[in-house]
Amino acid sequence: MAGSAILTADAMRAAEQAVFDAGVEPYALMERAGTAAAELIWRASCGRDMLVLCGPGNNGGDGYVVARLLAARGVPVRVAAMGESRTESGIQARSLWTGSVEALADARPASVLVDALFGTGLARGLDDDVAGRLCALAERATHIHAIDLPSGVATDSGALLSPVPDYDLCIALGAWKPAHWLQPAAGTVRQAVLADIGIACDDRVHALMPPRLKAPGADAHKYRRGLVAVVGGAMAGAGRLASRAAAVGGAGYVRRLAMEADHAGPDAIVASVAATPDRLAGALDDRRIAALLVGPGLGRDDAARARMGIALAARRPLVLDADALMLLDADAVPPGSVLTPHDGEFAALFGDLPGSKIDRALAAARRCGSVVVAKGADSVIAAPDGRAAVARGASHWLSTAGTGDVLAGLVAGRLAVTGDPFRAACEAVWLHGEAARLAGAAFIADGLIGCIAPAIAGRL
Ligand SMILES: NC(=O)C1=CN([C@@H]2O[C@H](COP(=O)(O)OP(=O)(O)OC[C@H]3O[C@@H](n4cnc5c(N)ncnc54)[C@H](O)[C@@H]3O)[C@@H](O)[C@H]2O)[C@@H](O)CC1
Ligand SMILES: Nc1ncnc2c1ncn2[C@@H]1O[C@H](COP(=O)(O)OP(=O)(O)O)[C@@H](O)[C@H]1O
Ligand SMILES: [K+]
Repeated sequence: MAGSAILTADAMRAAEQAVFDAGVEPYALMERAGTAAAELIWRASCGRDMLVLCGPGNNGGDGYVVARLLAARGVPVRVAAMGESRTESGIQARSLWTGSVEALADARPASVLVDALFGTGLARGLDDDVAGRLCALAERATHIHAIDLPSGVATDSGALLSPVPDYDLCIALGAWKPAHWLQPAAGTVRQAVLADIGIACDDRVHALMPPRLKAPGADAHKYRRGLVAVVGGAMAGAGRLASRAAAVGGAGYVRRLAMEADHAGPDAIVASVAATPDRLAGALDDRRIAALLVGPGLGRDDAARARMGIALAARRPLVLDADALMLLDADAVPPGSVLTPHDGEFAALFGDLPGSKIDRALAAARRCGSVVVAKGADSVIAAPDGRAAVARGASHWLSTAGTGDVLAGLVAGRLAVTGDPFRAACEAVWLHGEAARLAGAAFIADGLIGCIAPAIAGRL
């Protein structure tokens, strides 16, 4: 996972301190950061006239380095500052900038705007006049770049603390921060790029990377590839979507245990009626079941509760979604399961937890000893051992009914194949996002399933 670590502001400061302790001068690190950022901005802005906004801290220091290096390449650069530099490295960077420094309030617009006002040191929202000036200058620019972070976003939670313009490029320095991945901050940036400045990072929390998948081997047969059972309920369509996703997602065999007979395909999925508790318990008494999905279309009445109880008692590897998450108590989740809540289901199950979405997902995973996939426009996959992967950039066309059932089926399919809940959830979330990308615009959940196979093919 090299290069994909996501660090909070405190963790970033500790990682930087380790570099200083190893003998690197603080200003040398700022030069590295500024050099990396200048190179990326140079490539993106083709020598157009540029205004660099510099804040009072080290983010502003990076801005002075960028301005100096790009001016040396012949770019017409101006600098506007928000007061004096207050850090040693920032003061040094400013002293090496030989051009003039305008006051932010008087700064004239330019084609390229570089925001080096605040980074990980932002303590509160920008004052109204500063935020207003930033947004007004951004409106007049054709290219808007953020050094490390858009000024005004909370590094650790991704909240917007003051009005934030839309950026074309954000250059993350040294490591990703949660705000690069979590909404709403992630939504203010069209492209985020990581600049390596030689910082070693703990990557227990990391960006979700494309998985490496394997085609079935010569010794594969349907049960060895994995048997998925899907407990159907009152709304049969949800179970059908999940079953199809599990099948194309890699399971060798999918069995759908429906409440009543229906002959909706595909024929490759074995549908049987298991409406009574005895029939369901009997169908689930099969050690070959490598993943058991409960929740999509289950219902929330007594019958649904009874079916869920039978599924839990089967002691097979569980994927719990939708209604199952509304019926269950967090303390009753069998450890080792995978849970796929959206925000509402998450709140119903775990209450109002503090911290960022990453913190909340990790706390929930720890509490129930299971992998938790906290879904949304950003999705966090958290494991009870403290690992978490964060996905961003999924198509917003996914906000349509049934795509969660598809994800739950995919998780079950990958769990049957891999036997590893965290890995299965990561693979499923990535494939789901990739299938949505391939599906393009205006798809519905049925069409999304058709794009899972090409998404898999791209990772073999
Ligand atoms: N530590 C280092 O040597 C390095 C840091 N780097 C850069 O340094 C940044 C972090 O630097 P800092 O910790 O100095 O933090 P910032 O530059 O983000 O800002 C901190 C300063 O702004 C003040 N401040 C915070 N919120 C404010 C607000 N809303 N209005 C007015 N003032 C406010 C703080 O009191 C502090 O003086 C990173 O984002 C990155 O850009 C890079 O240069 C790499 C090396
Ligand atoms: N705006 C969005 N951008 C990207 N992905 C989204 C967005 N809204 C929802 N999703 C994804 O779509 C799926 C919706 O799941 P869910 O809310 O359970 O829907 P349903 O219950 O109708 O199947 C989740 O995987 C979620 O991460
Ligand atoms: K910034």
